[in-house]
Amino acid sequence: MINAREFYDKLRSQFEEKKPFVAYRKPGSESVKALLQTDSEIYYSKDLSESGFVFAPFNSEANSYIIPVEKSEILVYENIEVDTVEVENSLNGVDFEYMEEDQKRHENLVQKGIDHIKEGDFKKVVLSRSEIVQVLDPDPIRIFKRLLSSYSHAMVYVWFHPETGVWLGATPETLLKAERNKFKTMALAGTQLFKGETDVEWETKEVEEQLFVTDYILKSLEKLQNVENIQASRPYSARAGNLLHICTDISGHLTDPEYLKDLVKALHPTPAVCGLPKEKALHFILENEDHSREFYSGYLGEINLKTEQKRNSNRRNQENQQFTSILKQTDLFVNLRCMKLKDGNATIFVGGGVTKGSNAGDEWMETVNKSQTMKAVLVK
Ligand SMILES: C=C(O[C@H]1C=CC=C(C(=O)O)[C@@H]1O)C(=O)O
Repeated sequence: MINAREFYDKLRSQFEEKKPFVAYRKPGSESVKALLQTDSEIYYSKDLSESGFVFAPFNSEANSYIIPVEKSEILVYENIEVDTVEVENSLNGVDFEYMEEDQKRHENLVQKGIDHIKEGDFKKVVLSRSEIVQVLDPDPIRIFKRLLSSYSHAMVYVWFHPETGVWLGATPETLLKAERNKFKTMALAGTQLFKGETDVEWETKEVEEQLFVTDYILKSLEKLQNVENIQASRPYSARAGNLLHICTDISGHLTDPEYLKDLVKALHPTPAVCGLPKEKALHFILENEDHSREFYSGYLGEINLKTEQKRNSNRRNQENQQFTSILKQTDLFVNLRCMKLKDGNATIFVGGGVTKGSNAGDEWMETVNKSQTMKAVLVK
């Protein structure tokens, strides 16, 4: 078994050799996994039939990168020890004066979105901005460790590829979890600050914004011929660091696990990151946001990763016998609460859903609050 020191040393030498790698901990897990690519080739995921860790941009037409399992050394650091750090809600250190221009620009963008919604062009659009922060200690491995100690319920990752640079994040949103023919996804939207309670009231604007996402996902799944037994939970409040969101868990069955790519195509991008109707909202985003989203609001995670599963036999006369079956697992997350590191700076990406009930000032504050997820691990 590999220990912490060996694990992080291996990541560091991989980074120094400029070879692709990813290290991540899935929500609630106690182990950190890494895929270290053994060669320097560039691999793309063409149809999600490959096996490995995929890193896909917001723009579905652009290249998705993959670190293939068969070209990787796989490390698992079990029972990780982290000093749990409570992330504070405080906005200490946020320089509002310096951000005045950013604020105006974002509020104008949101107001334009609201105006288009009122004119009937679309019902919802998710509008984002990027913010560049100077980083005192730009070491990706140390920042990754701080993310691990701060966000135990998120998918925490550090990704490096010579073609994309370094990305880090702690995302609360599952895009797709699939095993055999079963799958799960979620509709996550609506935001308020977490103040110690998950049992909170939600404004109509947030409820509606999240309902759009749930309805869209359910309708998209119903349209797919190879999906059956679709079920949705009641909406509940889910914590993500210093924030709360409304979440509906959605599950279903695929008639054949091979249809995974159709499922991802139907889901990405959901109205949690794009809008409704999808094409019109996407057009507005591409025309009006003043930055490229790159991998923010794309997706990342394990695709068709083979895992061993031990199950006890049920036969009475073979009580202690275990079956080992090989399972193919897919665990994809939407790339939110993330940043790109380059030349000692971090570019943080944040956005929020805009509907007819939105207020530009509130939307700005929401992005300020969301940016704290990454800032909290940069300032220490
Ligand atoms: C687009 C983002 O969040 C999405 C996920 C949860 C809540 C959201 C919201 O309240 O707007 C967004 O839909 C982001 O964090 O940049």
